[in-house]
Amino acid sequence: MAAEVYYQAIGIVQSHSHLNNFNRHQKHQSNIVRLVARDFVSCNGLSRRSTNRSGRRNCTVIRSLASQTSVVDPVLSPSRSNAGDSNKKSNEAALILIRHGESLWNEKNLFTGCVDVPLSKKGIDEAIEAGKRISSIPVDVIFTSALIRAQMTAMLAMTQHRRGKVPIILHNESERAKSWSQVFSEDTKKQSIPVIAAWQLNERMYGELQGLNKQETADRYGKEQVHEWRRSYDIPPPNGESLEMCAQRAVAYFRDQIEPQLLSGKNVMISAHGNSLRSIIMYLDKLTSQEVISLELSTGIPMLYIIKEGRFIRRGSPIRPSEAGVYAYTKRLALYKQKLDDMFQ
Ligand SMILES: O=C(O)[C@@H](CO)OP(=O)(O)O
Repeated sequence: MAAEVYYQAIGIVQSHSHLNNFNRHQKHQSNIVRLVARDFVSCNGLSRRSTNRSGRRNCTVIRSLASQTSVVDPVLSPSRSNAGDSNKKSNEAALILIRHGESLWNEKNLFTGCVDVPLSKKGIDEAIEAGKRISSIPVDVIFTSALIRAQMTAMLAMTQHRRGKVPIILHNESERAKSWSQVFSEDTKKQSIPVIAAWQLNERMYGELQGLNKQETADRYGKEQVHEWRRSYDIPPPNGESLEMCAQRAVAYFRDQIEPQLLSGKNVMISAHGNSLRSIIMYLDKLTSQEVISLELSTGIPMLYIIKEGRFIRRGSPIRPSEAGVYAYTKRLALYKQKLDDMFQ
């Protein structure tokens, strides 16, 4: 089975044995069973507004000035972060990986790499659809590449999230940017999701192929040569990055900045690119340099991992927001969805 198909197919697997185990060991057994049963017959609204409380303005300003933060920056202070719905002591977390929706250059079949091209109309629709699929999965912090197609995808997807928190891009590139983007309400911060943009998650740099048509390049240099440039692990395109080189920065960033968030119980979404995500998946799934050759990621398809006791467990791609199996993976996922269902019934 092609890797792409395999990665999507495993998301559909409804794990009854998993659910049974889960039910045996949880206190909220009857609630969970009810939740699952209800999920089979209902598909609740996908986007709801959250309530936003105001008040206590004076105290808030003083606390914010003292804390000197913009939105909560979990990278700087993961253990003190209060931005999300996470229980700080948890050793479980969810990780959503999403390759950006189709870009205007994907549509034209051009090598894109680090050229900063926006989404096509189809890509916008894909991002919204992806958002629906993950609309009941908790997200405490979002990492995107520095490229607009990944950022558009993350933002469009989050418009569909049932929790209704507002994703806010952190600007820490200069003291002024940091200071000018401060938020002076603790309540507002709690209703926000920090979005961290990192160049290390960018698409691999495609060198002198950037802007060339993929088909014409194959006609000119031969199919095998172009396939080697596009999918081999360690052969770079002319003056560009191989997957191995891309992995050196993307996986290092994941290990240094993202993994600590997950291990502290934060639920993370990463919106990035075909090759930066292939390198991260290679790391998570311990794929060999041979196995990664056949790993293809579709645009706009979210993939779910669960982090449990320091281990990454691939859970495929949620198909619908109400897909019961997804919420049986961990107690936290089930309770989170139940809370949303209760809030919006
Ligand atoms: O053009 C690119 O930047 C990438 C991803 O779209 O192409 P490829 O599929 O060759 O890795």
